[in-house]
Amino acid sequence: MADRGSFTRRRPDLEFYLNRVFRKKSFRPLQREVIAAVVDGHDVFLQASTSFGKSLCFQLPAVINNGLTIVICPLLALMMDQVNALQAIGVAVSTINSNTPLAERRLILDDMLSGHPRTRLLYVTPELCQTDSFRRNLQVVHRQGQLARIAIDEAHCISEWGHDFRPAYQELGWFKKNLVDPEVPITALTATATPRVRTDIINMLNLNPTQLKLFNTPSARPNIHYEVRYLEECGEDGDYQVENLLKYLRAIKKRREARLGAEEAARLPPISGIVYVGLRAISEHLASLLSQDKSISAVAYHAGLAPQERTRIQSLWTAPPPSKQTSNGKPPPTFSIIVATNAFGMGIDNSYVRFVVHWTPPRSFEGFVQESGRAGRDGRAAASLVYYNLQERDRIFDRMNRDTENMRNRGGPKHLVASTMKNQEARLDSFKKVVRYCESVTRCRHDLIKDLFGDFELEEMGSQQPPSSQAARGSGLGMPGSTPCDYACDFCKEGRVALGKRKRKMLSSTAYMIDEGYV
Ligand SMILES: Nc1ncnc2c1ncn2[C@@H]1O[C@H](COP(=O)(O)OP(=O)(O)OP(=O)(O)O)[C@@H](O)[C@H]1O
Repeated sequence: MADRGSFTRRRPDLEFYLNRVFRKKSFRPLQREVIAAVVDGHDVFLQASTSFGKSLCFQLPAVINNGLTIVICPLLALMMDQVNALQAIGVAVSTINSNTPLAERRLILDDMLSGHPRTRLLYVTPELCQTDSFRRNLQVVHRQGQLARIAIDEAHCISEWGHDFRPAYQELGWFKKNLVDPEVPITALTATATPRVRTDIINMLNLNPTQLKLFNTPSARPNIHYEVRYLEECGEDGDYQVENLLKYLRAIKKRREARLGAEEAARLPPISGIVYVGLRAISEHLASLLSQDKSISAVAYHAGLAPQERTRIQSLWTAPPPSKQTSNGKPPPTFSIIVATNAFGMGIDNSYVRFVVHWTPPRSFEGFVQESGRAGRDGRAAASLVYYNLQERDRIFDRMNRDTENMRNRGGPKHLVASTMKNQEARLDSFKKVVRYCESVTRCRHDLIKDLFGDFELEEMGSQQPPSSQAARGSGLGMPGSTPCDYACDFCKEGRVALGKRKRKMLSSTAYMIDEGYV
């Protein structure tokens, strides 16, 4: 008979919970290692690409371990998406946010303080964690030995160098200082942290770098084909660009028909795509222009729409692809496209997006990686396309510099001005990375993304990666004749000469390219 000590120390069967509770067949590469470290009570930092399945890395341990897991989430939509999904599979989950009625809030707190909470995961905002009353409640749960861990989702929000800086995140260092004997374990998760942001996350959460378990996946997604389209013309009406996008879509349609035959292809569900634009007006205008093509169903999405309309579009978008025939008996359109501002984002989980287009250069590099990462979440081939031109680049630089000047002149308390200026500098740095990414014609774009995110530094810090990415690193996937990304970017597919030629065509007599060494 196994002795009781070794029996109680044995880690629970993770696969059992994965299958029975979460109804998933197997772990994705690295997921099991991360979950095991969390279950064993370590502090964990996970930087994994969009759609990796980061949420499971604290949800599954929360179901296994005794006690309550607090999940800090920056956005209501993201929170509700996870809460609804967990409720649907019967996990005891609650949330306290601005929409929680008082009576429900009392019930949740009663359960939390009961000494044996039924709730496994409690989703809250960072702002709630700043309040004295919530902190006191956490201390009680901790004293009762019922606080399993704190999971901090979108942990990059802690840093002024991050693209989604949220001041309340900076107060989260309170946990490690005040929930002691034993210390409460922390799991910090993000898809987009540069080396500076990573350092901030570790320092501000008061994590001990020598004891912290680090994990990461490559920042560039191997199933995404990255491409930059250099615009020679940039007319006010964008006619040339619309025609270019339509050509791109027609080529996809043609390839699909060649593969399946026109009749079969016409019966398939639409191909989903997102086009990110900078302005609400452009989202309306472009959606209506694209809809004039009978193979496209395009809809605008931006913060100016009524909340019900936004919810309606989101739920249509996240529903599984429609069956082969629409309700009116007509075959579905070939493309279903959302033309959105960046209001369309986190927490909208549609696995079937096949392409993400940036109509103008994205404003931040982290934002770009996150937005382009909404393509191919099912692991199948997908594409990221950025339209780039020098006039737009310079307009963005001008606007950023003007904003910086205005903020400096606005004045205010010294520490607030310093913080705003730091954040503004971070924005400028991030946009310079976008420029570098777009203007480079001498490197694989996958490699460039990994470099700009400091993936190699993570490796030096002892971060564990999925075995496949270690094997592929620096060796062009280890296959003779293949490229670092296996031809999944314009540089590797077209080669330096052809790509350089495309880029040179964009140059007007007055325009100049930013030298790669400069940005
Ligand atoms: N082992 C698994 N097997 C199958 N599906 C999984 C597995 N793990 C997670 N998923 C699914 O993958 C999808 C993405 O997961 P999740 O939302 O946690 O990603 P994420 O890493 O947080 O991405 P993002 O940063 O884009 O939000 C979800 O639909 C989730 O159910």
